[in-house]
Amino acid sequence: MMEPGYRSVSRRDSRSLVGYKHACHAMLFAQDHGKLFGRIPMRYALLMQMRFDGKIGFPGGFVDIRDHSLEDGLNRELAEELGCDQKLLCVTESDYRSSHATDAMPQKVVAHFYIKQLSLADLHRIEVAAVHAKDHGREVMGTIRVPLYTLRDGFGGLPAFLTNTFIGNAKEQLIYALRTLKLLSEEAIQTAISAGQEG
Ligand SMILES: O=c1[nH]cnc2c1ncn2[C@@H]1O[C@H](COP(=O)(O)OP(=O)(O)O)[C@@H](O)[C@H]1O
Repeated sequence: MMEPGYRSVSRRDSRSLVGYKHACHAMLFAQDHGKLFGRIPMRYALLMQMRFDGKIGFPGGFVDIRDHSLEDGLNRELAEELGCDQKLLCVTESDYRSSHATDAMPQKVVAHFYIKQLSLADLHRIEVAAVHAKDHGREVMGTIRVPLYTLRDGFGGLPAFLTNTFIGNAKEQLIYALRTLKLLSEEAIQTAISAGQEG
């Protein structure tokens, strides 16, 4: 599933697209063996953020590919938004997952997506550092964890989360990650998507 207007491009081909700006965003996650209310498995802690515009997205931003590699640019953006040093978090080419181009206004953009798994302790250190980051309370209103369970009412949890407004193709990137990394079963993903549409 991909938002209309976004087409998959290879990392290599995206460099020769004329008139496109490049943006890189990263999904950071960790295994979480904790249980909500002592009974609902948390499964994973997966970070997104509430942006200045009230939309939800992943940390990252625009990268000038004339001056930097995609990963250097992304690490710079992550440092600004998450306030952590590269000893704690350094995204590399091996974390790269996908690129999607859009001609939707106001500008032509290629959105590159990265996924990195960390220990829960390091993920928590990143959350704590984010409160002290340069962008906190300005461009980033807060780092959030995505609820990956569905509550007994069939709507609370991931279905409700998916009804938020997401920036660009961030929602599709999230679902793609849940699916390809098998963080949730296909059935659980489908149920959450349809329950969210009905809720
Ligand atoms: O999580 C995301 N996934 C995919 N695209 C995103 C995400 N967040 C922002 N974008 C898109 O990436 C571009 C850069 O936005 P962003 O606000 O992150 O950059 P900036 O902080 O450098 O201004 C915009 O076109 C925006 O729509």
